[in-house]
Amino acid sequence: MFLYYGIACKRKSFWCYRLLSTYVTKTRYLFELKEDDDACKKAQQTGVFYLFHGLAPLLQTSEHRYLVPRLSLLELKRLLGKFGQDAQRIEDSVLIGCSDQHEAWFALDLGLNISSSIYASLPKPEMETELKGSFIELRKAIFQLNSMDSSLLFTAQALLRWHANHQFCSRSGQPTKKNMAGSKRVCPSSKIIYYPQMAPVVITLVSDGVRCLLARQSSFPKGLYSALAGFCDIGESVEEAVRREVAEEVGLEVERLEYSASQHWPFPNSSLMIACHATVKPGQTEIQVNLRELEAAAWFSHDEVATALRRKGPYIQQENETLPFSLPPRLAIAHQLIKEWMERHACSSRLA
Ligand SMILES: NC(=O)C1=CN([C@@H]2O[C@H](COP(=O)(O)OP(=O)(O)OC[C@H]3O[C@@H](n4cnc5c(N)ncnc54)[C@H](O)[C@@H]3O)[C@@H](O)[C@H]2O)C=CC1
Ligand SMILES: [Mg+2]
Repeated sequence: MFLYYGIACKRKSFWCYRLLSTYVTKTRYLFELKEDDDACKKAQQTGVFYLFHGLAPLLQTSEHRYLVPRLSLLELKRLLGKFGQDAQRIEDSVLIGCSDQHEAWFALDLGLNISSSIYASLPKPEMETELKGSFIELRKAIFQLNSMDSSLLFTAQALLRWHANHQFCSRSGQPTKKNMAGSKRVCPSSKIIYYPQMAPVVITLVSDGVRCLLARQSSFPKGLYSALAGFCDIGESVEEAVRREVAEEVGLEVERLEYSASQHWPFPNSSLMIACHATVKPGQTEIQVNLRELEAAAWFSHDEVATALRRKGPYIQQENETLPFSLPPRLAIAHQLIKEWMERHACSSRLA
């Protein structure tokens, strides 16, 4: 679908209207809302609001799935009025996206106790009754959300958390001020501009050509194994981070590295997960687990992984079970990496 965008561009000696896609007009619109406080405030008039309480999103249950209710500006004003709060509080909301028709989406947390804020946290049980829903921890809700809703709520939670934790300037100690969209905070005293941050993390599925290497940390749910992950050090490239993390965690050297995909991951803080496949040097497959980082690591065959992928829900150890392990949920990029490795393996077996 294409729309005419209201900006003329100069081509050769005459002005012409370029045909821009819906996607391009949408990104330009969001850019304008981030840059222009008045435009953003105007967008709130026709926008919708996702509510949070203490970083937990408001959800409604419908047949084993969660629905994510949204409020119009009018509904939100009514709600705030009911709880004796000023509509001014809406300015604490952050922009998290918009529809193809330019309906702006905002998120607002009414349950944060922030020392620099003049607003008190609203009572959770009363709000839940009023809104006919519950504020549920995102980690607990992810399996019952569709991928679009979870991605939007991940973004919203990450942005709301960043604002809650960056209320003061680290140079002047003065309160910082959020712009209308919430894409930055500025210190009126030092003039420093703070932008939301996320930490780059490499996640690597190491293979020896036949098997893949999976590991677990003691903090993982019982029996869960995943690909190797680690935060990038300052000054490192992705390639260097992958090489170091694999060496650090399992004592192996990788040589072939291939980028697969990336994902924003909000737990415990915002990370940009950069997923790669890597192969160990031929003949060097002996694992030396770094027990300060991992509880266990092992090589798994194609058949073992296929069995674990077929299992529905979390693995529960059963008698006579020879493969006591489970894999990360579909939503996690680790799951996608493992599936991709399986598909490649199946493809190369067919060709052989
Ligand atoms: N979406 C997915 O599929 C997966 C996501 N992950 C995520 O990857 C992240 C990193 O994995 P780990 O093995 O825990 O990393 P890691 O192997 O780098 O070890 C964590 C340690 O790194 C240090 N560290 C360095 N920079 C840090 C930073 N910016 N924030 C926090 N700690 C930092 C801390 O000492 C921390 O204890 C985790 O937060 C985890 O949630 C992990 C596996 C799968
Ligand atoms: Mg790690």
